[in-house]
Amino acid sequence: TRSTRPQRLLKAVQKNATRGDPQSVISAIDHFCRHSEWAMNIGDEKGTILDSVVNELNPEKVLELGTYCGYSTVRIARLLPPGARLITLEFNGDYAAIARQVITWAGLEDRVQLVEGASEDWIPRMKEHFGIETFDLVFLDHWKDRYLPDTKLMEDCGLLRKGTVLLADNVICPGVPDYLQYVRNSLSYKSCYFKSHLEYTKAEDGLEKSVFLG
Ligand SMILES: Nc1ncnc2c1ncn2CCCCCNC(=O)c1cc(-c2ccc(F)cc2)cc(O)c1O
Ligand SMILES: [Mg+2]
Repeated sequence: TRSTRPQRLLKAVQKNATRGDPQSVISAIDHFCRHSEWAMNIGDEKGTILDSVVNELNPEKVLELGTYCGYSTVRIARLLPPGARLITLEFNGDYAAIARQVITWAGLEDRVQLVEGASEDWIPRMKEHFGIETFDLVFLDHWKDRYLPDTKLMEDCGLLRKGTVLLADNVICPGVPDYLQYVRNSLSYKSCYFKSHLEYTKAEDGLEKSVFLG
């Protein structure tokens, strides 16, 4: 049977990227998505904004909601100091299997913990299962109708502290209107919009950066 797009993306990484070189993995995926097949990675333009937020924060504990093929996982993990940890949740087992291989090809498996399952099932278990008190950075890139309920769930589970940064992908396309309204109007967040483009296209999209004020 025909291969899947994530399988073809992984082949492109194994063919064109150097083992242990995260930048070559990022470049191989961007090339594949620009010249072969579009895929829903954050991409190089929004990825540069993601990089700047990670570099500014120097986070120890990062949560990513929605791994897909591991492109943003690699972007974030390559910037973390060896002691730091990135936990990434992926609902789809086929995506998770590809992402594990992409993360390993980049040589970043020691900083990344990929967990298969739904965000609403795992967020309440972060403390007892992973020994996490609070996160320094949360990257939201999963089902767009889960951004708001999962943010409220993270608040209720005490996973956010004064200064925790939420960075949300796709706030314009596909769009997350209920989440945007919440973080932009809540007195508990200081929120700002980074205008950009939908990965590998000219359509508008952007990232919303929201700092939890406690
Ligand atoms: N741990 C968990 N819990 C719950 N859901 C979970 C999960 N882990 C995964 N999922 C399920 C996420 C499925 C992928 C989410 N991302 C998207 O749906 C997405 C779509 C587009 C897009 C834009 C324009 C178009 F024309 C078409 C598609 C672009 C993007 O950058 C996107 O991130
Ligand atoms: Mg996205």
